[in-house]
Amino acid sequence: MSVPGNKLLSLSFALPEQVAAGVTAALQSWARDKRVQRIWARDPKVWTGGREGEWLGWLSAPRDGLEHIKQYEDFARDVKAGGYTDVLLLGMGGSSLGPEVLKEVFGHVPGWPELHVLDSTDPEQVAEMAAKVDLAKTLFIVSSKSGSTLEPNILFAYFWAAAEKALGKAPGAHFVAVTDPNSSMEKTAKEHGFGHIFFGNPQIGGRYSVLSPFGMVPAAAAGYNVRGLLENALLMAEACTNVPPEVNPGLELGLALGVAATRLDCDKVTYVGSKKLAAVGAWLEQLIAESTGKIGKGLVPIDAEALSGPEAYGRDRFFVDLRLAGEAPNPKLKPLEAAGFPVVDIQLADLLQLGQAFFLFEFATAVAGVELGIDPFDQPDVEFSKVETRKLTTAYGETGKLPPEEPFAVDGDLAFYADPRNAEALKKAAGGRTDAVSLLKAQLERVKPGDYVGLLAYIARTSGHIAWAQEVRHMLRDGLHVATAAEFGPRFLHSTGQAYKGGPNTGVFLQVTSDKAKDLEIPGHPYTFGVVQAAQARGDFDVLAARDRRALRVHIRGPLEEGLKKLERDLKTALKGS
Ligand SMILES: O=P(O)(O)OC[C@H]1O[C@H](O)[C@H](O)[C@@H](O)[C@@H]1O
Repeated sequence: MSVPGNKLLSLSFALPEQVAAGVTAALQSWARDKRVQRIWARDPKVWTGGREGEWLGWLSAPRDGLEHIKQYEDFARDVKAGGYTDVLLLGMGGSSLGPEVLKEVFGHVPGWPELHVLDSTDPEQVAEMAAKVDLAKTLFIVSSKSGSTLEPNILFAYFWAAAEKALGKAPGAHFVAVTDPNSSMEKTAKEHGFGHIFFGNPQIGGRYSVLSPFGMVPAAAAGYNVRGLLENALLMAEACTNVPPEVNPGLELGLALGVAATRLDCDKVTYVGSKKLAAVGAWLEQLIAESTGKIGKGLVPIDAEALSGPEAYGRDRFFVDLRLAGEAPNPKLKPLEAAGFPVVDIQLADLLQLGQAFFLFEFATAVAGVELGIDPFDQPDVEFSKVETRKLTTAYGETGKLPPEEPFAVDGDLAFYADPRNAEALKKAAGGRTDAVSLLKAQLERVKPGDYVGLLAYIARTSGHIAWAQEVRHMLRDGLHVATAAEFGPRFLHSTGQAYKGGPNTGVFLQVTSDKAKDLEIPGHPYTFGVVQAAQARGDFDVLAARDRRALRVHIRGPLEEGLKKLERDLKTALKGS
């Protein structure tokens, strides 16, 4: 089933001497050990000899998808005939970030419903989405491989009730489930009479699922060209199969990433997308972080950081540019190349070649995993966070409140929390002072060259808050000369959260939480969205602390916007003094 007429995306490398030599040597050993053939033969010994062979269903996802293209085409026809104005996808991590990229890249197709993605428990963000769509004319896609993830389940409970109210009847026909066979979500969908149930392949992990029904069902509903995406993905899959190693694009990219990280500690994979392809970064970071960030090793993806001159960066950066052919490359890349940073330039001939890019990055990540010596298909630290969160929501269900906690310092509307180890270290470094500037300065002074700073904000991901987080992260990058991540909780827990906890211990974290001006009830559950989000932040912090990470939590009491402004001002002052 090859694809006549289509051509491959263009991939070019500018690698420093040491990386280029390492890649050449690695290509020879890959050829000698026939590792590419063994990947396709699903041999787990290419990696750690663990359970990797059970997680390679993504290799055949493009072909499987094309074999079942009729199911997508029939579904698309049904959706169109249903007269929906909106499609709202409820899911997390791999189940939401693939669809989100597709939405951002392909937009709203005239004559089709508009696709929206909700991957938050923030009450303001949930309420905003409920107000944005026409609930009576929305098709809801509840998307969860396992079926047991907390967020899609409570979002389902909320939107089921909202749709029932808007329609004045059981809204089952307006709901679609995408889930793995025999999951609790399948049961829920059957009990509630969902209009459609699509099954995923249990041999594909969430982060590798975009070319399976988890990406293609929402794509079909929004009127996107599913066949074109899959044909392109298949073309790339074939290019990563039986070809000499030196012309295998996925192998080359994966080796460049793996060699740079293992030999030069050049492990901050910095995504530089053109405006049209900027959203791919959020999908790529979940793929890279969850796959590689574990047992103290891994690549740390850096998304949406504006490019700067070489002087802004440490030697730990690896730049990956993705753009459409015809779009000029970012002018800041040339000086970085000249300064000896590894730079990969990927050009898509058209937007449908995004299908190729998905597969290319998947294959490359699996290859980088071999070089790093890890199992790219497990996510031990995500599970740990889920367990910690569940303990807190269970406690809430039993007692009506979250277990009490005390800040170790309070400065006006900013309250500071940490585990005893972090709190002691910070108080000591602040010379006993407990004002915000001194504590923030103490936290920032823990940052060393080669580290990264993670701003982890458990607030609504609105454009205003994104702008705030971007402002703060760039200020930190320029002041500290390290990589920065600006993430929203709980979304990142299902993505980069794995690497922050399980990857290299080079992250310095500032978690931001806030009182919620308005909370939202969840029908059928004892807790609210605000309680869930608070429990998630605490569960996240507990695991960061258990993993010996340098972490500080700032809780904003009172009005959020004012608190964010004060925090930004205090960070600025702290930076000047550090
Ligand atoms: O699709 P679900 O089973 O709901 O999982 C959603 C997400 O949950 C976890 O965080 C996994 O680590 C992710 O890889 C996954 O995409």
